[in-house]
Amino acid sequence: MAPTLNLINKNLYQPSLFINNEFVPASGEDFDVLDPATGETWATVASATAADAERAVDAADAAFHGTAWRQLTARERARLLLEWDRLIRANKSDLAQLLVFETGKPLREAEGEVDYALTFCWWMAGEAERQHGSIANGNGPGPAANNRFLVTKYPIGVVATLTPWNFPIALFLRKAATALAAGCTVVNKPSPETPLSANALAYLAREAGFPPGTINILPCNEANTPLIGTALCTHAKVQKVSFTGSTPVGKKLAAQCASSLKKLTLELGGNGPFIIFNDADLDHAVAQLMICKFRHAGQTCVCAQRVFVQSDIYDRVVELLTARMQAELTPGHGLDPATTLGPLTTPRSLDKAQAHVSDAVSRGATAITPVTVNSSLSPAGYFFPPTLLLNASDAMAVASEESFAPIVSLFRFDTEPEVITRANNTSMGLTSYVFTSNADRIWRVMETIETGNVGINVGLTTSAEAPFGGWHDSGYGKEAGMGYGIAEYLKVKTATWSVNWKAD
Ligand SMILES: O=CCCC(=O)O
Repeated sequence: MAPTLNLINKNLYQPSLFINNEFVPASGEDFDVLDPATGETWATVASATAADAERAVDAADAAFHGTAWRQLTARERARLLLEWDRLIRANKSDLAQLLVFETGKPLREAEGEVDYALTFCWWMAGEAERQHGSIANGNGPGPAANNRFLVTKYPIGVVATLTPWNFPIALFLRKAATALAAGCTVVNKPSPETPLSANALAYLAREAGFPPGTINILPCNEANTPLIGTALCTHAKVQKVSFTGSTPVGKKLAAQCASSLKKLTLELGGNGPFIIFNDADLDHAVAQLMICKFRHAGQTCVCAQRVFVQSDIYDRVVELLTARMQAELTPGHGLDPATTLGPLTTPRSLDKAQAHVSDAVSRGATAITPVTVNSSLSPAGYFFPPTLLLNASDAMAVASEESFAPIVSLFRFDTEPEVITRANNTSMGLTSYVFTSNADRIWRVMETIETGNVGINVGLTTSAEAPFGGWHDSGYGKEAGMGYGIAEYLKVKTATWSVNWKAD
């Protein structure tokens, strides 16, 4: 029998819109949310329309200009974030359960996502108080020497956050906690696959004491998604958009934001090279590859996509990887404690994964599946068998597009200059990984690889304390880190003051 949702705190299940601190009906039709492990409906949610987006922006704008929010000091905003953090922590098992039903990921990973998400609340509470401006002397000749420059920072205003289905809690908090720390207000549009976890967080935000209008959530179905995206990206009252998702959608949103010159942060796709040199600790490299590749069944933007292995260790890496996959991967429903690999979140991901394997095999790769998917699992679930593609080559689709699936594509290389050229032969530039014990090589690779993030002998790099963001077609702007993430939500004013030095 398919598992059913069983929350301890029933208030966390809120299948409507959240505007002005109220759960309110939507103007659009209801839509079903499916459990990716069974394909069955587990929730029905009201869909927002563009008219609802208007209401949410009005609420966020009124809150931004209203005294209840504006008169709070940075320390008071930090206290609210810490209270939100406390409540999320107290409701962690329920939130993790919602994530399992929304995304399909195993419960342990879902709990890990909530823990990861909380680091953003905590970190941004600290960041809130440390956004100081500066005072500088004029050094120029003549009157400029009399000048003093006062640089002050202000929250940018209403922020629209458009969040993806792969980490619905972590990436919502990475954006919202930062915006709120800066003093902005938020309108969030979650993905159609994952509307409930955002509403659960909004419920807890109200409990934490955030004033009405500071956080607003617009769950919506697939059909209304582009309409709401457009409504938010073209709205005169929205000052900033932060989006995590695909590069094609990111480019469309950037074009929509252009007419009103909105500030934009884009965390887009990747095509992560994962390079294993022959002097690396191979057991460690393969253990890290397992984490990097099979976290959420390969559905992360920071996933290893092209695994480059030096030719003389290729067979050994395949052997180690096969053994680990057999020992560590158990596909199943996320609520089953034995499960370590969930299904894909959407049926279209399943089609893409199959197309990638077929394309690679037709171009000479060998596909092996060391772990089979238990036939007792629901055939309607979106399970894809973890697959190794041996002898992958640069002409295959897996060399140029993210698979977003548990497919490990193993490419051979011979020399360092060759692998760097091949790793950089992509329009993407999100995250790369290098495994070697040679310190000089670490510097050379770190400085020449064209990605915004580099993992050095580690397969998981994202964290609240480090700035994260891509280069090239992987987007622009940074999230998290000291000063970097919050700067995206602040506007800077420079006052120039000419001091008259002649005393009376
Ligand atoms: O999928 C993109 C983000 C994943 C992460 O923050 O680790």
